[in-house]
Amino acid sequence: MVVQEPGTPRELERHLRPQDVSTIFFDDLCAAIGGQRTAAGATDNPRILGVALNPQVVQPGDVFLAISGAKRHGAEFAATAAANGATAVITDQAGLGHLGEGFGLPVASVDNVRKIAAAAAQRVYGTAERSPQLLGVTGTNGKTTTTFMIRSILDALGVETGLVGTIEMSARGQIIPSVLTTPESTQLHGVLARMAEQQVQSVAMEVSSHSLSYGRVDALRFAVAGYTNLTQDHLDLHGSMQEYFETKAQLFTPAHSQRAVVLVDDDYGVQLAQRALVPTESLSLDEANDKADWRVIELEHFALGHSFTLLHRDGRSISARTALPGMFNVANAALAVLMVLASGVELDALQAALDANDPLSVAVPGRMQVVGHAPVAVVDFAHNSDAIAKALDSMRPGSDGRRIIVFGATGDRDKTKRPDMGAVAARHADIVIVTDDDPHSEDPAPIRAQVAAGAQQVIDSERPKVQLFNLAPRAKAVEFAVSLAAENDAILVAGRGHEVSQDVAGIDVELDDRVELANALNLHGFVTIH
Ligand SMILES: CC(=O)N[C@H]1[C@@H](OP(=O)(O)OP(=O)(O)OC[C@H]2O[C@@H](n3ccc(=O)[nH]c3=O)[C@H](O)[C@@H]2O)O[C@H](CO)[C@@H](O)[C@@H]1O[C@H](C)C(=O)N[C@@H](C)C(=O)N[C@H](CCC(=O)O)C(=O)O
Ligand SMILES: Nc1ncnc2c1ncn2[C@@H]1O[C@H](COP(=O)(O)OP(=O)(O)OP(=O)(O)O)[C@@H](O)[C@H]1O
Repeated sequence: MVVQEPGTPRELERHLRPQDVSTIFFDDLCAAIGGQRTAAGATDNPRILGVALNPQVVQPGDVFLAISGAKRHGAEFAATAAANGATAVITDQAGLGHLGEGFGLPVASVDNVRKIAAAAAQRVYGTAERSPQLLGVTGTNGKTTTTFMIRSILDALGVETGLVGTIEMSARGQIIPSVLTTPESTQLHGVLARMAEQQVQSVAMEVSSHSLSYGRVDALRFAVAGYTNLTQDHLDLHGSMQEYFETKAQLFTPAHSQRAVVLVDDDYGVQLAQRALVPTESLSLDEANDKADWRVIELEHFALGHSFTLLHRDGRSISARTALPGMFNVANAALAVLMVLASGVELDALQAALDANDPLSVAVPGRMQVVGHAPVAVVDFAHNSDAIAKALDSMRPGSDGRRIIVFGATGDRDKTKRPDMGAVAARHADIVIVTDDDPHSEDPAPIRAQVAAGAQQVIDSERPKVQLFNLAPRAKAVEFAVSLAAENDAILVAGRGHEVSQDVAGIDVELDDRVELANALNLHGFVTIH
């Protein structure tokens, strides 16, 4: 597998561009997206080779889309875009004010730059004519895991695959580091055109709620959209759960998808399946749910995970297994299987690939990643209440063993979830060690205090035996957890998963939970898995 070395954002951007770009001139692009040339800029009509929203990643020949952001206006940085080789700018009224009279590049204006970004990129990169088939997964938790499973099944079927998500992007095994879960629309259209050039046939993609809010997946149509679940997160962006749900529901409309598979084990899933405007199959893990099209039956433990059968109300069935721990990974695996089936793969071929290759046992970095067995020591990405509860429940200590959790909450993000995360940890663990996650620009001590307060409330009212600690830095908290552990205990280090650095006041501090946990286990004489 070729791994693309991380570089500057501008160097990385080159890997998100196709080799061949159709010939389009600025005036034609403006006509296509409803842009008005303005007298403020130069009058020439350059050929456009690429599209960028971020001035720092502009490549020579790009049109720079200067958006009005929540904090700044992109047009404030037009000089950077020009220095990087932009040949034209599209912006809005406010942006024209920033550019001023006599700006040296051709300029066009539109009402809302974000709203035309995807259409402009589609036009320049030709993705209406060339794009792999897209399978998109949305939901609060499980997107990364489910997309890894989809890619793994498709690989087992001999399909040339791509992936777009939090951990990485990939095209036929070549990995491109990813910055966002779902990239900007300009980058998405670029990388999909590149994947098409590389003969990628199908792409499994995570569709975050941010991406739907910001129009990042506009001008894309998923062959299959999948829904995992909806629980509290990202209320800093969406304001309320209903708004969060409405944002996710956009994916299940004909503008964005052709058909869908929806897990109906939460109320939002039930609502979504009822109101989806595309042909939708529902899926439930509840064997008794006779309203669901597909149900999980014959569930049995297999290694750390489960084997199970998917049964359709019409009698069709598929048997599958995943070694990944937890019932939530049965949900992810079942969704992945049904999304691949809905994409047009024959059931017999799918069953043969599942039987021969065990694709649903694919390792997903930092997702329930087992670092030691005695004590059970796991690094996981759970960073909201539902995921913490489910991850803790899936941990199996030995008899009389305790569940120990080390986790924190991020700064600058949904503050309302902090006490809930603490409360859930105190309900599902025996020892709770609150530490730092990414503080970003916030002082970490008050964040820890807010999480710990939620845990303390549960201890006072429901679970007096739970031990609570507030300890930083994170590496010390991990070591402390191991120092408390016996061989029959289970330690969960949650929240950071695959991440290898912590953002502390804008500085990346090197930190990998998997390394810290392994070091601590070794230090205390326990065996680790290599
Ligand atoms: C909250 C959020 O999503 N913000 C996005 C939003 O930022 P914004 O509206 O605040 O923009 P801004 O910072 O005011 O900047 C406006 C313009 O000026 C430019 N600028 C701004 C400042 C500067 O110093 N230099 C500069 O060039 C920016 O590139 C941009 O073009 O628009 C920007 C441009 O489109 C995005 O880059 C930015 O994503 C930021 C980087 C981000 O971290 N987003 C995260 C939260 C996100 O999207 N996460 C989801 C997954 C969430 C999850 O499931 O956990 C994802 O899909 O990755
Ligand atoms: N189906 C699920 N239901 C609830 N929790 C889950 C599910 N799948 C995974 N999790 C938990 O959520 C964490 C994140 O999983 P994953 O990375 O697959 O989801 P995600 O939706 O991509 O998350 P994010 O958007 O935050 O990157 C896992 O580490 C696990 O603890």
